[in-house]
Amino acid sequence: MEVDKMDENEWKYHGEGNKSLVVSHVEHSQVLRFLKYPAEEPGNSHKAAKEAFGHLQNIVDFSKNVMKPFLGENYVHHGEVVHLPLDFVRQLSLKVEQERPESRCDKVMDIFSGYALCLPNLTKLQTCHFSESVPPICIEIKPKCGFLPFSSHVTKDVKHRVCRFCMHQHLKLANGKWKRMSRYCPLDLFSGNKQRMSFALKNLLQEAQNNLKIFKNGELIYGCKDDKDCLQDLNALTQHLKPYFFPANGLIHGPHCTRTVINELINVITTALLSNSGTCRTGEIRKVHISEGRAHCDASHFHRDILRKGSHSGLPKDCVLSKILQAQMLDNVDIEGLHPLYNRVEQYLGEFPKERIKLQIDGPYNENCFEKLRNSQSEDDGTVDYAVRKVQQYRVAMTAKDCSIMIALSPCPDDELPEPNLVIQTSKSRLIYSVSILDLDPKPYENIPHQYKLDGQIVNFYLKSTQAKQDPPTPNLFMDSEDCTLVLHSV
Ligand SMILES: O=P(O)(O)O[C@@H]1[C@@H](OP(=O)(O)O)[C@H](OP(=O)(O)O)[C@H](O)[C@H](OP(=O)(O)O)[C@H]1OP(=O)(O)O
Ligand SMILES: Nc1ncnc2c1ncn2[C@@H]1O[C@H](COP(=O)(O)OP(=O)(O)OP(=O)(O)O)[C@@H](O)[C@H]1O
Repeated sequence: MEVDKMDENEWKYHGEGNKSLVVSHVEHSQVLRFLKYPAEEPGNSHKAAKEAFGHLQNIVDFSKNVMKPFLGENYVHHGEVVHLPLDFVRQLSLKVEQERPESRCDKVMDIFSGYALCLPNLTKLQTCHFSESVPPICIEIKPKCGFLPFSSHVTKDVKHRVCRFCMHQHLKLANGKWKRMSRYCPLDLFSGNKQRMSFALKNLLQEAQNNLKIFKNGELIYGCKDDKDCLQDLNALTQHLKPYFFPANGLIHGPHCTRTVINELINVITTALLSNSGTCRTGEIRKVHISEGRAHCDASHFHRDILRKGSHSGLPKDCVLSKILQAQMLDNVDIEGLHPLYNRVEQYLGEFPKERIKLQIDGPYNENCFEKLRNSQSEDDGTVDYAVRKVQQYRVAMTAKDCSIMIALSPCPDDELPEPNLVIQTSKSRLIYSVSILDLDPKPYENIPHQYKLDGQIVNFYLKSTQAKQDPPTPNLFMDSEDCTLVLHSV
C-alpha cells in the first residue's frame, strides 16, 4: 500500500464494532481498521496522534506476542500500523457515514490522528486466485465464552449450570439490544459433538445477532448490522450458496433446496472449525476434553435426552475452537475471584504509582509477556506479582471470549492441488478454505470493575426473569369483586 497515493474512492465501508470501523479496498485484499471515539468528545482534543499510535501499536503487539502464541501462528494476522494522509481519512469518513448502522453512531471514526491498522481482508482467501464467476464466501462467527466457570469463588450456583451467553440474552432483550432471543448456546458449539455443533449453527442462522455474518466477495449477505438492519433470509442465502455446493446445479430445486444447501453449509463450517488448519499438521488427532460438568448449559435447547447419554465429544487439540477455548479458560478464578486480586493491584498502584510501568499493566506487550502468563503458579501467595499475573491472564481470556472466527471458502479448481488439509470435500463439490481469528485487542485493565458489576447484573436479571416464569401465578380465589364465586383448583 502506497500511503502517499491513497484515494478514498478505492475504499468502501466494510463493517464496525464497538471500538473500530473497518473499510476494505475495492480490489486488493486489504482492510483498514480505524479507532472510534465517543461522538460527544470534543474535536481536536481527541486522542493525540501519539496516543492513537501507541494504542494501535499495543493492539499489534498484543495480537502478535501474546495472542498468537496462545492461538497459533496461522490463525492470527496481527497487521501493522500505518500513517495515512489526513485528507484521505476525512474524505473516507464522509464517504462511509451513510453506510453506518444507527446503533453504532454514538461513536465517530478517528479522523485526527491519521493512524490506522492495515490488515489482510480475511473475508477472502489469502493464498489462491479466486474465480471471477464464483467469488469467495466467508462465515464470521463470534462464538463467545464456551465453558461454565469452575472456580470456587463463584457465589451463585446458577453460574455452574447456565452459561453467561444464555443468561445475558435475557438482559439484552430487556434493554432492547436485540428483539428476539437467540437459541444459540456457545457450549453446544464448543462441544466438538457434530450434532450439537450443527444445532448451534442452525440457531445462529435462525437468529444471527452479532454472532454470525456471511460475506460473498467481501459483501455482507447474511447477518445483522444492528437490530434495525438485518439480512436474514435463508432462501436468499440458499441462492447465493448453491453454486458453491452444487456447481452442476443438479437436484437443487423445490422445497428441499434450502434445507439441503443449509445442511451442506453447516457441515462445511463444522469441518473447518474442527480441522487442524492452524498448524497444517496431520497425524494423530488428540482431543481436548473439558469435564462433563462444565460442558453442558441448562438453558441450551439441545435435546436433553441426547445430552444425558453424553454428547461432549471433545475438540481436536489444534483446531480453532480448542485454541480459543484454552485461552478463554485462562480465566480460572472467575470475575468473582479476580475482582479482589484487581483491588490488590489497585491498592499497590495507589501506593506506588510508578510501578505501573514496571509491571507492564498497559504494555508494552513484548515477548516476555507471554512467558509470564503461561508459567503462572496456581496458588495465591498473597503477592502483588500473583495478582498482576491473574489479572493479565484474565484479560487474555476476555479477549478470547470476544474474538471472531473467519472461515473463508472458495471453489477448488480441478487443476489446483493445494495442501490436502486445506480442502473440504462436500457431497458435490470441493472447497479450498482458510480459518483466521480477528479482533484480538487487549481488553482495558480499567474495565475489570465494570465486568464485575455486569456479571452480577446478568446473573440477577436471569434469576429474576426465569423465576418469574417458573412461579405459578398466585391463584385469584375470587374472580371479580362483584362475582364472589369461589374458584376451586383440582389437587
Ligand atoms: O461483555 P460482553 O460479553 O457483552 O461483550 C461485549 C460485546 O457484546 P456482545 O455481548 O458480544 O454483544 C461487544 O460487542 P457489541 O458492541 O455488542 O457488538 C464488544 O465486543 C465489547 O468489547 P469492547 O468493549 O468493544 O472491547 C464486549 O465487551 P467485553 O466484555 O469483551 O469487554
Ligand atoms: N481483517 C479483517 N478482514 C475482514 N473483515 C474484518 C477484518 N477486521 C474486522 N473485520 C470486520 O469488521 C467488523 C468489526 O471489526 P472488529 O470486530 O475488529 O471491531 P471491534 O470494534 O473491535 O469489535 P467489538 O465490538 O467486538 O469490540 C468485524 O466483525 C468483521 O466483520
